[in-house]
Amino acid sequence: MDALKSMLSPLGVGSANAIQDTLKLVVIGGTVETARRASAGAWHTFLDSFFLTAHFSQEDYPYDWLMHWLSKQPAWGRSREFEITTRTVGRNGLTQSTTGDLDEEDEDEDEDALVHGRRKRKVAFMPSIDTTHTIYYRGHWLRITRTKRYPDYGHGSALKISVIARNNDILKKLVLEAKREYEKDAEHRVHIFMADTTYGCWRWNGARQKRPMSSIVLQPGVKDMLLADCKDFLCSEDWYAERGIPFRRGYLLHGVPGSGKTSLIHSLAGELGLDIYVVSLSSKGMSDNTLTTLMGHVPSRCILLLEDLDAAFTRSVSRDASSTGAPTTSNTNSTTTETNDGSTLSLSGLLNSLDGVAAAEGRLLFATTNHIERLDPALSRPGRMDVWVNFTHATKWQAEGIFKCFFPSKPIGATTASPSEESSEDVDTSQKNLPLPKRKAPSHTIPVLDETEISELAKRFADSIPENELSVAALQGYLLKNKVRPRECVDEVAQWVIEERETREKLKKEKAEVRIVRYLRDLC
Ligand SMILES: Nc1ncnc2c1ncn2[C@@H]1O[C@H](COP(=O)(O)OP(=O)(O)OP(=O)(O)O)[C@@H](O)[C@H]1O
Repeated sequence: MDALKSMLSPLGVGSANAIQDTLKLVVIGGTVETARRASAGAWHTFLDSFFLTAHFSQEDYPYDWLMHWLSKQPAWGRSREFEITTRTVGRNGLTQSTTGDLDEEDEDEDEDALVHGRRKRKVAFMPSIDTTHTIYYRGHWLRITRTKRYPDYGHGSALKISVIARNNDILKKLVLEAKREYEKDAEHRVHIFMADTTYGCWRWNGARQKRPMSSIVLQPGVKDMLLADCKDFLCSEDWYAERGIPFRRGYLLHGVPGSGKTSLIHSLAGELGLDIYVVSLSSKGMSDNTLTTLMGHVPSRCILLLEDLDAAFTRSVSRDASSTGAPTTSNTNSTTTETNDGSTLSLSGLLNSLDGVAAAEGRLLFATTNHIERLDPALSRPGRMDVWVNFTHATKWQAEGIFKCFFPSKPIGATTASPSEESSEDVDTSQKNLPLPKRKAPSHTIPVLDETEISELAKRFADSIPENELSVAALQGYLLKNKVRPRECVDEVAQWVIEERETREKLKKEKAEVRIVRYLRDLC
C-alpha cells in the first residue's frame, strides 16, 4: 500500500485517495469472487463424489436408446428448457408426441393425415444442449446433460447421466429398459447407415418401413433360396469356427437396372431384422484406408451393401456401356490410382478390407452390379461372393405377379366393401408368392374386383408384355399411372409397349448421334 501511495502522490491528495479506494474495492472484490468460485468448485467436487456417472456417445447405440427413451418421458412436460423437434428421434426414425402439451387437439388424429399434401408432423421433446435436466426414475433422481462432442465441427453430441446411488444397478436398469423400448418401436423398420468418406465413419441415414418379401416378384424359388441361405448362415457361427472358415457370406446380385436387386436386399434386411450399411465404392474421397476403417466399424450382424461394384474403379461413374468399369492394370495390383473425384481405391485395397482382420465377422455382404462381365474374377470368386443371382428383365410370370400385387381382389362371393373399408386385409392372400402388403387403403377409389376377374386381367396383362424386354421398374411405372383403372390398364397395355419400344429406339439413336458428334469433335 505504501508503494502504491508513493506512486500516486504526484497526483494530489484528493485524486490519489479516490484511486486508492477504487483499487481497494477491486482487490477486495477479486478476492471475494475467487473465494466464491473456489468454494463453489469444491462444493461441486464434493457433490460429484456422491454421483455415479455414465457417458454415452452419439456414435454408439446406447445413446440412441436413451434419446428415444428420454423423448418419451412425461417429465419433459415440466421442464423449463428443452428442444422441440419434428425430426426423427435417434436412429429409429420415430417421431413421438410425448407430453402432448403442445397440441392437445392433435392427439387423437390419424397419424397418416395429410395437410395440403404434406404429412402432418408430430413433435418430440428432447433434452437441449448444455443444460442439465433432472428426471425421477425408479426412486432415484437422474441428472441428465447433453453436450456437443465436437463443437468446432458442429456435429456429434454426448449424453451424461448422473445418479446418487450405492452401485450402478439403476443405470444398468435404465439402459436395458431404454434398449427394450427402442427395439420394440424399431421392430417395423430397417435402419440405413451410409459411409461418410470424409470422416471414415458411418452415418445414420434414416429408417425405412420394412418391405414385405411378397411385394418383390422374382422367378419362383429365388427369394426362398436367398432367405433360407441367409438364415442358415446367421445360425452357423460354430460350424464356421470349427472348420476355421471366416464367418462371412457374400451375395452378388447382378443384372439389368430396375430389376429389384436393391428392393430385395431391403426386404431381406427387414425379414432378418438387420440394419443395412451402404458403401458406394465410387464415392468422392474413397480410399483404401477409409474403406478399411469403415469395414472395421461394421457391427457383427448386419447387411453390408456394396453398390455398383463395377463402377468402383472407373474414372467415369457413368453406367452406360461406354464407361470402362473393368479394373485397369494399375489398379488390379496394389498401386492406387487417383480418379478425378479424389477416390484412391485400389482393387487390392478393396479385397483386403473385405477379408482383413478388421472386417466384421457375421456380416452378410451384398454387392450389386449391372455389369458382371467387368468384375475382376478375384472379387467375385467363392469365399468373397458365395451366391450369385441373375436379375433379368420382366418375364411374363413376373408381369402377372406384379399386376396382382398392384390390384387388390376380394374372394368370390364376398360383398364389395366401401372404398374406405377396402384394405388389403380383406383380400385373400393364399396365392403363393403373391400376397398383398397389409396397408390402409388410400382415400382415392380403387375398384376391388373379384379374384377371378383379377386373375384373368393379370393373365391378359402378362400376355401383352414381351418376355425379357422391359424392366420390372418400367412395368411398375405403367401400373402406377393406372392404379385406379385395372381394366383400362390391361386394354391399353399393348399400345404402351409399342410406345415404350419407340421411346427406347429414339433414345438409342440420340445416344449414337451424340457419340458420333463426340468422335468427330475429338478427331478435329
Ligand atoms: N422384381 C421386382 N419386384 C417388385 N418390384 C420391383 C422389382 N424390380 C423392380 N421393382 C421396382 O422397381 C423399382 C426399382 O427397383 P430396384 O431399385 O430394386 O432395382 P435395381 O435392380 O436395384 O436397379 P439398379 O440396378 O438401377 O440399382 C423399385 O421401386 C421396385 O419396387
